[in-house]
Amino acid sequence: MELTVTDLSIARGGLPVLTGVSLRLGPGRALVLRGPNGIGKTTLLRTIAGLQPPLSGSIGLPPEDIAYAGHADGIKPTLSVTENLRFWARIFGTGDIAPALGAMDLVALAERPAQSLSAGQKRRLGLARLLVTGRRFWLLDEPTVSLDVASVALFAGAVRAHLAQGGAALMATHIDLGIAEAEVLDLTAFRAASAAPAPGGFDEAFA
Ligand SMILES: Nc1ncnc2c1ncn2[C@@H]1O[C@H](COP(=O)(O)OP(=O)(O)OP(=O)(O)O)[C@@H](O)[C@H]1O
Repeated sequence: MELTVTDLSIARGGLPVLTGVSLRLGPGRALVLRGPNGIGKTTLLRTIAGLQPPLSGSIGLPPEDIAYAGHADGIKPTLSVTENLRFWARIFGTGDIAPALGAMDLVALAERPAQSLSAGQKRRLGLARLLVTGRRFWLLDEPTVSLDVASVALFAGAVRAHLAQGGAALMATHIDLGIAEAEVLDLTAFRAASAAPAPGGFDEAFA
């Protein structure tokens, strides 16, 4: 099965943001969304995830085949790391959480209440959630925020393993994850005519 996006136009806050976006994402593939702040990466991911309707165009993949990780980690603060992952495994109807704990280096933190984790540790838990969803299409919005270099490498390894198992990943990220096989789609060319203008340079902003 393939994710297909055809001639999609999308809006945020009632204003058109991007227009005419088409892409395809098949099993084993990763696609990185690029573009300046405010171009519409988050809005595009939210639309593909089914969280908001497009203005026009079509998305060929039911939301039930998608795992979305947005800016919020979706963590239950009073539950432990293990309890959080068991909660999500139950929601998604999957079982063993041990591989997810191991993949995101959470074994030593397994019994800690999530609210006591550092920002990067919380992010690792949020990403471990992806591994217990059993979903093939990962939509990831700035997944590496708060992660140190070692954790970025762990995460990149988890994405690669997911691709090797026939999964796919569509992600907005400003950093290079070192996933050589990932393709890049720059959204700048799809800016809607009535969208907010591109940010100016340093001189313009501070003159
Ligand atoms: N809640 C909101 N209400 C109204 N407009 C919004 C809202 N969130 C974002 N926008 C606007 O929608 C446009 C697209 O924002 P979006 O968050 O999709 O961009 P982005 O490419 O993900 O940006 P960044 O790289 O900064 O994360 C921007 O012009 C932004 O100001």
